[in-house]
Amino acid sequence: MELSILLLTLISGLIVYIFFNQRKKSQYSNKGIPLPGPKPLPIIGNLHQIRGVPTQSFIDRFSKDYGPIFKVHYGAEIWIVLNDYEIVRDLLVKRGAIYSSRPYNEAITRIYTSGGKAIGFSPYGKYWRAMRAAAHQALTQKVVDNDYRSIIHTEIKDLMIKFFNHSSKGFNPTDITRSCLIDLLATISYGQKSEKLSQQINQMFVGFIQVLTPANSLYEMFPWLRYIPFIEKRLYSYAYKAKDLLDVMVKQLLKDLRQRIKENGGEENSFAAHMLKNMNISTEIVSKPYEDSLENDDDDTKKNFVFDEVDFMNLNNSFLVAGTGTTVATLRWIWAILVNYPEVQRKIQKELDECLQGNRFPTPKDDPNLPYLLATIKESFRFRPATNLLLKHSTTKDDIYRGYYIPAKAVIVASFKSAHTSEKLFDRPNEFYPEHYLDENGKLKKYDELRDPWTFGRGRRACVGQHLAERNLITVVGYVLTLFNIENDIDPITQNPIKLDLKHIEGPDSLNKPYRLRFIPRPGITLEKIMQME
Ligand code: HEM
Repeated sequence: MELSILLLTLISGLIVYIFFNQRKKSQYSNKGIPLPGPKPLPIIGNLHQIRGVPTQSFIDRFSKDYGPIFKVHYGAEIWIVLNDYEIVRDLLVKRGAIYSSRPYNEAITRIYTSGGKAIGFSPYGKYWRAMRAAAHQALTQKVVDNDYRSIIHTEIKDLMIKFFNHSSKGFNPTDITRSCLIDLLATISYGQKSEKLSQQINQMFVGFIQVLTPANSLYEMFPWLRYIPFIEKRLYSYAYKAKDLLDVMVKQLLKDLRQRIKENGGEENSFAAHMLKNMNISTEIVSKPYEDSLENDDDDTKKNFVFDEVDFMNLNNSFLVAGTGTTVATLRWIWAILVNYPEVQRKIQKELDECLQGNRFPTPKDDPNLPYLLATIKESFRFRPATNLLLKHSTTKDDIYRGYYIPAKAVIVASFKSAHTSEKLFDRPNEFYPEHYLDENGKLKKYDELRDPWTFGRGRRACVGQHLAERNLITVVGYVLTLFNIENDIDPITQNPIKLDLKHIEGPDSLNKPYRLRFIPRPGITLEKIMQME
């Protein structure tokens, strides 16, 4: 970039900063007290202290100085960090009408989701409600356990065969587990799976993760960049590329789906087929999430919601995007926990053997007889969640909380670690102890708003795929422990077990760390037997 342009942008940035800062000060003086937080520098805010992606350790460090609710400036963007479960509940649940939007982000909102046309990234309002209602219908406990049961069984049984084929030595189950979940979720959402589609989805994920990376939020951090001519296409080339990949894939999927429905007369049970058969999907772009959100939500006579093709495919796609990485990360933790707690494996196996007599796989109907398995999964969510942070929320209007002024359009970063590690809520917060979720008769405890895992979020934006996610996890863990004992890999030189350290399997770079396990078939388990088991 030429020096003159650089200088001009820095000076205009400084002017914009001073202007906004003045305005904010006058707002603060009328409303509540400003939130505590580190003093921001001009233009960069607290970026020099945050250094990249916000992590739980950064949040804990700042909480020590500024308390459980504080403010940081991510460049020009104001982030309000909630690091206490009562505060998270007060704001996300009790004041859900104000705290349930998503922040606008150039790469995600404008480019990748064509203006927020995707359930996970749309602003709170009429558009999001329509998407949420459609997604909810496809993901109730009943639909998951009836309509998707055979898809889940087929894909996870297939995964078991792959585990069996690797059972002679230690291996990293992450990639084949991800492929299994992609096939499972692609069959549920789009009604098809194939090796080619799986490759496309993997590429799509790579693009999506890049779009999601907070470090790429350049326009939000430095809004004055918008005024530099010709820079946008270069700054956001990765987002346009990711969107192109997505478009090619979903257009083909939609074409295939229409063809199949024409050919088989609508027998298909996928979510996409169900939507296409029951809804009028416009080929013109009709919905506009931001404008729809401003409409009066209660006045349904004003405009009945019409889905267009982008809404339709983005909704289907969000199941894959939201359901794959989260479930794979959770399973990585579950295997690591189980290999460190062999006595938990034995207890689950005892329960499974009594229930199944060793000749079939568990089904959803077996849940009441498998409380220890179910409690183990809940406890894994509590003890080692895939992440401690929810997707970013945003406020729809100004608010005062505990005397503090919280502005509209602030980014809300909510951590739920404080709930999971609370001595008030749990007998042994720092231990893996499935009994946290069992009553005195060994039955699964009823839902408890504070103690149940917060991993799926709370309030209006909480995970809509929770039933499917839990069913997938119960099925994978139930099938694995019916067939295998999970053991550490063995060092070929010393012949000693290579322990998986439960402190170091977390964080975004965890996938690069060595992670190997052995899935040893239990007595009497052969490939033929697995093939026959239903
Ligand atoms: C272990 C697996 C999963 C975990 C830990 C998980 C967790 C989460 C979390 C933390 C959120 C954000 C909540 C918030 O912002 O307050 C979320 C949102 C979402 N999840 Fe999941 N999820 C999982 C699996 C799934 C699956 C299988 C699906 C669908 C098939 C799914 C669909 C969604 C969608 C669509 C949203 C956006 C909801 C909205 O903005 O209204 N998730 N999930």
